Amino acid sequence: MTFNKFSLVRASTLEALRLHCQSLIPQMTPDVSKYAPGRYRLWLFHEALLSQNRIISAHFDQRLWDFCQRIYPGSNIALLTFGGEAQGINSKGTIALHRDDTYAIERACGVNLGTATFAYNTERKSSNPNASTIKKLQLNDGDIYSFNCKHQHGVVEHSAERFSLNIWTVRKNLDKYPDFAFLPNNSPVTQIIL
Ligand SMILES: O=C(O)CCC(=O)C(=O)O
Ligand SMILES: [Fe+2]
Repeated sequence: MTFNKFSLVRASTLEALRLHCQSLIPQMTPDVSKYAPGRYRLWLFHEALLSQNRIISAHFDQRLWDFCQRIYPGSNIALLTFGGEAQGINSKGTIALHRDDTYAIERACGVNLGTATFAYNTERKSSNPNASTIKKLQLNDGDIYSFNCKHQHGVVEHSAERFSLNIWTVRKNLDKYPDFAFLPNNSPVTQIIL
């Protein structure tokens, strides 16, 4: 599995999706990830509380849920991030090279609104930030892509007012990671993944 642009948001959907993402900016909060200082983001469907080894329910949005299911059937956790200045926030949308956490299976998908330069290490084991296997990929408005989130990846630069929607699937065999537990609640999403 490598980085693969496999689809494009339909032109007729693109502006509606951007408006919808803009409407969620007031619900965004500053990231706690050390890789993305200054980034505002909103967890969708579930939130991985990495420091507490827990996955809890998060903002549920039927429209984005349906959209994510079409892109990545079976996915159940997503992160909407913003880079730019809008509605009183100034958010840095870049993120340093990293691997996504244990809770997620390898396949991740992304939707890019705006433009960005995505860095992706085609070599899984490599952790050298200067490795020749780190490819710089241009993301265009509406690009939909998949990649192996256990390979180092990051966002080097982006246009003003860029959104990214990252979509993951929580591992089924979380018993391999005994510290992880779903908090009981009645959200339909949690029922699906339980
Ligand atoms: O902004 C992006 O496109 C990538 C974000 C990312 O890799 C992450 O939040 O884990
Ligand atoms: Fe990531």
